Amino acid sequence: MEKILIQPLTAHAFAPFGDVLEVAGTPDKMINEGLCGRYHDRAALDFGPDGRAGISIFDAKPRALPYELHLLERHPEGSQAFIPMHGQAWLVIVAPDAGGRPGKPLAFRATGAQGINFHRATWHGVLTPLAAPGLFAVVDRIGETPNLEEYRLDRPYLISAGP
Ligand SMILES: NC(=O)N[C@@H](O)C(=O)O
Ligand code: NI
Repeated sequence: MEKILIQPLTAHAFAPFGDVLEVAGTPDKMINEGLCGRYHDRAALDFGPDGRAGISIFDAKPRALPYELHLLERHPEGSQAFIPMHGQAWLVIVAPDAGGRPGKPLAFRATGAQGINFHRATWHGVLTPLAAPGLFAVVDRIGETPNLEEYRLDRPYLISAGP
Protein backbone atom coordinates (compact mmCIF):
# COMPACT_ATOMS: atom_id res chain seq x y z
CA MET A 1 0.00 0.00 0.00
CA GLU A 2 1.35 3.43 -0.90
CA LYS A 3 1.99 5.52 2.19
CA ILE A 4 0.87 9.14 2.57
CA LEU A 5 2.68 11.03 5.30
CA ILE A 6 0.57 13.35 7.43
CA GLN A 7 1.72 16.96 7.43
CA PRO A 8 0.71 19.86 9.67
CA LEU A 9 -2.32 21.80 8.40
CA THR A 10 -1.36 25.25 7.18
CA ALA A 11 -3.42 27.79 5.26
CA HIS A 12 -0.78 27.89 2.53
CA ALA A 13 -0.63 24.14 1.95
CA PHE A 14 -4.43 23.82 2.08
CA ALA A 15 -5.16 26.82 -0.16
CA PRO A 16 -5.71 24.83 -3.39
CA PHE A 17 -8.42 22.83 -1.61
CA GLY A 18 -10.11 25.26 0.76
CA ASP A 19 -9.76 27.55 3.72
CA VAL A 20 -8.30 26.98 7.19
CA LEU A 21 -10.38 28.48 10.00
CA GLU A 22 -8.04 29.51 12.79
CA VAL A 23 -6.79 32.40 14.86
CA ALA A 24 -3.75 33.62 12.92
CA GLY A 25 -2.10 37.03 12.98
CA THR A 26 -3.94 40.04 14.29
CA PRO A 27 -7.75 40.17 14.33
CA ASP A 28 -9.48 41.97 11.47
CA LYS A 29 -11.39 43.93 14.06
CA MET A 30 -11.69 44.19 17.82
CA ILE A 31 -15.29 43.97 19.04
CA ASN A 32 -17.26 43.65 22.28
CA GLU A 33 -15.60 46.61 23.98
CA GLY A 34 -12.18 45.38 22.95
CA LEU A 35 -12.61 41.99 24.61
CA CYS A 36 -12.93 39.92 21.46
CA GLY A 37 -10.87 39.69 18.27
CA ARG A 38 -12.95 39.01 15.15
CA TYR A 39 -11.18 37.11 12.36
CA HIS A 40 -13.67 38.24 9.82
CA ASP A 41 -15.17 36.32 6.89
CA ARG A 42 -12.44 33.69 6.62
CA ALA A 43 -14.10 31.13 4.37
CA ALA A 44 -15.38 31.07 0.77
CA LEU A 45 -18.85 29.63 1.42
CA ASP A 46 -20.81 28.45 -1.60
CA PHE A 47 -24.20 26.75 -1.63
CA GLY A 48 -25.11 27.04 -5.31
CA PRO A 49 -28.15 28.73 -6.92
CA ASP A 50 -30.71 26.30 -5.52
CA GLY A 51 -29.24 25.41 -2.14
CA ARG A 52 -29.05 27.15 1.21
CA ALA A 53 -26.60 27.11 4.12
CA GLY A 54 -27.18 24.60 6.89
CA ILE A 55 -25.40 23.80 10.13
CA SER A 56 -25.38 20.16 11.23
CA ILE A 57 -23.60 18.38 14.06
CA PHE A 58 -21.57 15.29 13.20
CA ASP A 59 -20.75 12.72 15.89
CA ALA A 60 -18.08 10.67 14.09
CA LYS A 61 -16.22 7.58 15.27
CA PRO A 62 -12.51 8.22 15.88
CA ARG A 63 -10.07 6.46 13.54
CA ALA A 64 -6.68 5.00 14.47
CA LEU A 65 -3.42 5.65 12.64
CA PRO A 66 -2.16 4.41 10.31
CA TYR A 67 -5.46 4.87 8.52
CA GLU A 68 -6.43 2.97 5.39
CA LEU A 69 -8.00 5.36 2.91
CA HIS A 70 -10.45 3.60 0.62
CA LEU A 71 -12.95 6.33 -0.21
CA LEU A 72 -12.84 9.91 -1.36
CA GLU A 73 -15.83 12.10 -2.13
CA ARG A 74 -16.77 15.55 -3.30
CA HIS A 75 -19.74 17.92 -3.26
CA PRO A 76 -20.24 19.36 -6.74
CA GLU A 77 -22.93 21.80 -5.59
CA GLY A 78 -21.31 23.50 -2.65
CA SER A 79 -18.63 23.99 -0.03
CA GLN A 80 -18.42 22.04 3.23
CA ALA A 81 -16.89 23.29 6.49
CA PHE A 82 -15.85 21.13 9.45
CA ILE A 83 -15.45 22.93 12.78
CA PRO A 84 -14.24 20.78 15.72
CA MET A 85 -16.17 20.97 18.99
CA HIS A 86 -13.76 18.85 21.00
CA GLY A 87 -10.31 20.44 21.08
CA GLN A 88 -8.50 17.34 19.79
CA ALA A 89 -6.25 16.85 16.78
CA TRP A 90 -8.05 15.39 13.73
CA LEU A 91 -7.26 14.34 10.16
CA VAL A 92 -8.06 16.17 6.94
CA ILE A 93 -7.55 14.36 3.64
CA VAL A 94 -7.86 16.01 0.24
CA ALA A 95 -6.87 15.21 -3.33
CA PRO A 96 -6.51 17.19 -6.54
CA ASP A 97 -8.88 16.35 -9.37
CA ALA A 98 -7.28 14.22 -12.09
CA GLY A 99 -9.69 14.06 -15.00
CA GLY A 100 -12.79 13.57 -12.92
CA ARG A 101 -11.25 11.26 -10.35
CA PRO A 102 -9.05 11.96 -7.31
CA GLY A 103 -5.31 12.30 -7.83
CA LYS A 104 -2.74 11.45 -5.15
CA PRO A 105 -4.16 12.45 -1.75
CA LEU A 106 -2.59 14.75 0.82
CA ALA A 107 -3.17 14.28 4.55
CA PHE A 108 -3.07 17.03 7.15
CA ARG A 109 -3.15 16.94 10.92
CA ALA A 110 -5.46 19.68 12.17
CA THR A 111 -5.31 20.90 15.75
CA GLY A 112 -8.48 21.12 17.81
CA ALA A 113 -8.34 24.86 17.21
CA GLN A 114 -8.41 24.54 13.43
CA GLY A 115 -11.48 24.13 11.26
CA ILE A 116 -11.53 23.81 7.47
CA ASN A 117 -13.82 24.71 4.61
CA PHE A 118 -13.59 22.52 1.50
CA HIS A 119 -14.27 24.54 -1.61
CA ARG A 120 -16.97 23.28 -3.95
CA ALA A 121 -16.07 19.99 -5.69
CA THR A 122 -12.87 19.40 -3.69
CA TRP A 123 -12.08 15.70 -3.35
CA HIS A 124 -11.80 14.84 0.33
CA GLY A 125 -11.85 12.02 2.83
CA VAL A 126 -14.89 11.85 5.06
CA LEU A 127 -14.80 13.51 8.44
CA THR A 128 -11.96 11.79 10.34
CA PRO A 129 -11.53 12.43 14.07
CA LEU A 130 -8.52 10.87 15.78
CA ALA A 131 -9.92 10.93 19.31
CA ALA A 132 -13.31 10.84 21.02
CA PRO A 133 -15.60 12.68 21.08
CA GLY A 134 -15.63 13.16 17.33
CA LEU A 135 -17.98 16.16 17.52
CA PHE A 136 -17.97 18.72 14.71
CA ALA A 137 -20.22 21.50 13.51
CA VAL A 138 -20.62 21.15 9.75
CA VAL A 139 -21.67 24.03 7.51
CA ASP A 140 -22.71 22.83 4.10
CA ARG A 141 -25.36 22.97 1.39
CA ILE A 142 -28.91 21.96 2.12
CA GLY A 143 -30.82 21.34 -1.09
CA GLU A 144 -33.19 19.04 -2.94
CA THR A 145 -30.72 17.94 -5.61
CA PRO A 146 -27.88 15.45 -5.08
CA ASN A 147 -24.59 16.84 -3.81
CA LEU A 148 -22.37 13.83 -3.14
CA GLU A 149 -20.01 12.06 -5.54
CA GLU A 150 -18.02 9.15 -4.09
CA TYR A 151 -14.91 7.47 -5.51
CA ARG A 152 -13.77 4.11 -4.19
CA LEU A 153 -10.06 3.62 -4.69
CA ASP A 154 -8.87 0.49 -6.51
CA ARG A 155 -5.82 0.47 -4.25
CA PRO A 156 -6.14 2.02 -0.77
CA TYR A 157 -3.52 4.40 0.61
CA LEU A 158 -2.01 4.12 4.08
CA ILE A 159 -2.24 7.47 5.86
CA SER A 160 0.59 7.50 8.36
CA ALA A 161 2.08 9.81 10.96
CA GLY A 162 5.62 8.69 10.20
CA PRO A 163 7.83 6.81 7.73
N1 LIG B 1 -21.89 12.82 3.62
C1 LIG B 1 -21.72 13.69 4.59
O1 LIG B 1 -22.60 14.37 5.05
N2 LIG B 1 -20.45 13.82 5.08
C2 LIG B 1 -19.39 13.81 4.15
O2 LIG B 1 -19.67 14.80 3.17
C3 LIG B 1 -18.11 14.11 4.80
O3 LIG B 1 -17.30 14.82 4.16
O4 LIG B 1 -17.91 13.60 5.91
NI1 NI C 1 -17.99 15.74 2.55
